[in-house]
Amino acid sequence: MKLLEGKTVLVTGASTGIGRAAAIGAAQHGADVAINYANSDGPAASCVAEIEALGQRAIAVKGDVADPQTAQDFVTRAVDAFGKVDVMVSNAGICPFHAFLDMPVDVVERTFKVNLHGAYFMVQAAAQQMVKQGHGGSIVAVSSISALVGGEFQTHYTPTKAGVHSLMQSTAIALGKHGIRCNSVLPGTILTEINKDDLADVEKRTYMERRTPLGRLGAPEDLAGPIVFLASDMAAYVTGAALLVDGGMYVNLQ
Ligand SMILES: NC(=O)C1=CN([C@@H]2O[C@H](COP(=O)(O)OP(=O)(O)OC[C@H]3O[C@@H](n4cnc5c(N)ncnc54)[C@H](O)[C@@H]3O)[C@@H](O)[C@H]2O)C=CC1
Ligand SMILES: C[C@H](O)[C@@H]1OC(=O)[C@H](O)[C@@H]1O
Repeated sequence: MKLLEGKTVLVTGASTGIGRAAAIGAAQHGADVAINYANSDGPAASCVAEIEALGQRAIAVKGDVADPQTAQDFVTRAVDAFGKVDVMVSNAGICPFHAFLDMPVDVVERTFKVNLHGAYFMVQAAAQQMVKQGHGGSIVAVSSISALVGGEFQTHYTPTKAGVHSLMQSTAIALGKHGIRCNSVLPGTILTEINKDDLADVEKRTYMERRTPLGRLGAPEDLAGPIVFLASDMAAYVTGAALLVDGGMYVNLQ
């Protein structure tokens, strides 16, 4: 069964990792997909090609989510291409691991701007378009298990993920009257570019694996199903929710 037939899905930071898996997953479920990406054109072009090979339409729009204008441009380009916006997956993020006591100001500000301001303006731009269309919609934000727990080298990062989680709770209230649902996914440790260097530390990686009841770290594709579900009408009565997708890591204290 295709859960997103006829829908237009927008995904930020979608040329790699979880965003890419979400974009491909949406296309596998019948959606046309607009992807936002930040840097190199090659991975974005290959994501578009992969979606087109599935028989769906796709566009890639370059832009830094930290700039509020990027959100307006992304939505405008998607509407020009596909006529509407049904789903926004706000996924783009960075996690430059760094100790707390000597954390550079620019690293803090950049992390806040990309992860939290970026999500805020993307969600707002998508919601403005959905309200104009008048037939509701679904917003899924990629928060993190780190919204609920801390990280020694993530003091600038975990507050942004708590912020994204909180944003979905407040927008669920603000947008419910328009039939727009807002939910977050909270991934555990997923093997992507964002943590490649961090998990090169074998001791740390082994600890994270042992902490995961399902016995392995996640793959980006592990997020595709939960995101597609929350985006779809299968989740028609789900809003303001946060779905842990962590192999059980969060509940595994002892
Ligand atoms: N990998 C993990 O263990 C976890 C990741 N997450 C979150 O998942 C999201 C995706 O990350 P991953 O797929 O893991 O890593 P990733 O590095 O593969 O993906 C992040 C994407 O965001 C894009 N991006 C970064 N800054 C951007 C900007 N200013 N404008 C537009 N795009 C930008 C990157 O180019 C990249 O494609 C992030 O928000 C991250 O915080 C959450 C929990 C766990
Ligand atoms: C990038 C980290 O490995 C990853 O990001 C998160 O949000 C998770 O909690 C992991 O720490």
